[in-house]
Amino acid sequence: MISARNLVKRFGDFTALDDVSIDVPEGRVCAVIGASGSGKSTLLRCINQLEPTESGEVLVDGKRIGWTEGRNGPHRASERDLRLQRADIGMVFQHFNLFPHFSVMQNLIEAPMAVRGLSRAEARERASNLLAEVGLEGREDAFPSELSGGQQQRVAIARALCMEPKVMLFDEPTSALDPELVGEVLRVMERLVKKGMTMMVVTHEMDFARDAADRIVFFDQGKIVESGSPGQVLDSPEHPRTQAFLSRLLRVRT
Ligand SMILES: Nc1ncnc2c1ncn2[C@@H]1O[C@H](COP(=O)(O)OP(=O)(O)OP(=O)(O)O)[C@@H](O)[C@H]1O
Repeated sequence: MISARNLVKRFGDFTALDDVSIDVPEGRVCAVIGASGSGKSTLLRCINQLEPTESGEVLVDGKRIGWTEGRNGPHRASERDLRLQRADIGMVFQHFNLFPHFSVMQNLIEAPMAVRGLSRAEARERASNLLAEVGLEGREDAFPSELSGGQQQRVAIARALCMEPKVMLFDEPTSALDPELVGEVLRVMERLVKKGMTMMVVTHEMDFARDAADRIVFFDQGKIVESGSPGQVLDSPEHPRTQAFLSRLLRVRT
């Protein structure tokens, strides 16, 4: 469902993604782990083309993101086409990125109305159902500043789902949260996993990665250096950089 092939991303002379290829089949969950600065966020931002890549391609549900098929072959997608393509790719950021001057309901309904063409009534109904699913019924009129971090992140997840995306990308969704609020967001994500959502999750939550992911990839200096089942990568890492990263994590925890 998500297929990134040979992605190369440079910031000036610095190579942030160095020929990265990754596939996430429909209904599967891929956890992306790695040290700070290794390129995990850049990968997600290149998948939905928030960042242009130097080379490589991304297909979501078989469609090449950032490109449109024309009569004379593929050409760069217009902003409008790109917005439509991105609507299939839900994104949840570390810092929630809600619109601060919009209520919870407005945060959810604006994009489905503008991009998917839903009527206000349709969008509100969809939003109400999703807010109930993330445990926030009754908070439609609240503003983001009136909510806890965990509640804001649950709104952000509901907002992404309101577009009925085909896949979801999560960029360290719990790392800006107080520890006691992490669980409520992970539980919402676990429910999505159970429903069969195709997901790519950048995370430092190893318990979540172990339980929810089908595959874990370990990133180091813009490359995937190890990839396998959670058991393989977390319990018997083969690459020395993965071993060092995991033993550092273990030392921090104990
Ligand atoms: N817009 C940018 N301009 C220049 N360099 C950038 C930019 N965005 C990211 N980088 C660099 O690319 C590298 C990868 O960054 P990225 O944010 O993808 O890492 P990460 O693995 O997600 O790290 P973290 O876990 O800290 O979020 C870093 O060295 C970062 O400084």
